[in-house]
Amino acid sequence: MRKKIVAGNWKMNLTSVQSEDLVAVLSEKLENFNNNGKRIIVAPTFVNLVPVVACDDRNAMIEVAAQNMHQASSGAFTGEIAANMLQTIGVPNVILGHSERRAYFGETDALLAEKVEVALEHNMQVIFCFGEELEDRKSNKHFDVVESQLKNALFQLPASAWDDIVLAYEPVWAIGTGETASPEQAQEMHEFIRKTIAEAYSAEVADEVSILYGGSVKPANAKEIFSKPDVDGGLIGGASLKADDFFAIIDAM
Ligand SMILES: O=C[C@H](O)COP(=O)(O)O
Repeated sequence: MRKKIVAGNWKMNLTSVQSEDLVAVLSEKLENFNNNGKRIIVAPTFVNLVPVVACDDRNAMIEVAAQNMHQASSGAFTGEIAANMLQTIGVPNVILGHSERRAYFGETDALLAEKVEVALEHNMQVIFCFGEELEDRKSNKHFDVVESQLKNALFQLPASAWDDIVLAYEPVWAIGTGETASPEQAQEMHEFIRKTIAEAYSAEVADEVSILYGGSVKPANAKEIFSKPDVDGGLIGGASLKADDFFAIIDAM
């Protein structure tokens, strides 16, 4: 059965001390919390992965993800990090395809297809982000855009690879804007994503994949969004930087 997941993408925020403090407070809150098998993931910046993994060793309830990785295994790629480097410091998950990587660092579907394959070859789990821009939605192209993002970056994978893929639908117009997709808009798109995967693979594959929603999820709107049948959790940006808010969102699921 597919898992419920709440993941916090810390983006380029928090110093090492702040990262450790946040994990410590979260761990304390989670200590007596019955999480019913939900996965809780945090994604610090590269330099804060090691201290957060060390905190995580003390509290197995919180998993760690990187926010990106390079597709090559080593070489002259100044400023980049390879999958085996993440794996050897105990980071089993990686976020790929975030809209900020696509918009500011020119990441294309073709590049992402490569990164996904490399991450899977290193036995990492991928949280794959995608979603339409405001213009796409206004011109009623949002389903086409999402379908092509999935097709171009993921549909080359064999069905067995989907055990290690988590999807995060993030409409770009809802990221960090305070404007969120309505629960109905989220459900409509998640249902479409599942149908698209079922057509490309099988109903079993589609049914097993966790599909997270991301874009201005807050304690106040989380419960309603998570109540939708095809929404399996959230990828949280701003609200994951505050222990109380992130915990409230975990609790809302
Ligand atoms: O990765 C997370 C998303 O970009 C959502 O960010 P946000 O919750 O700040 O809108």
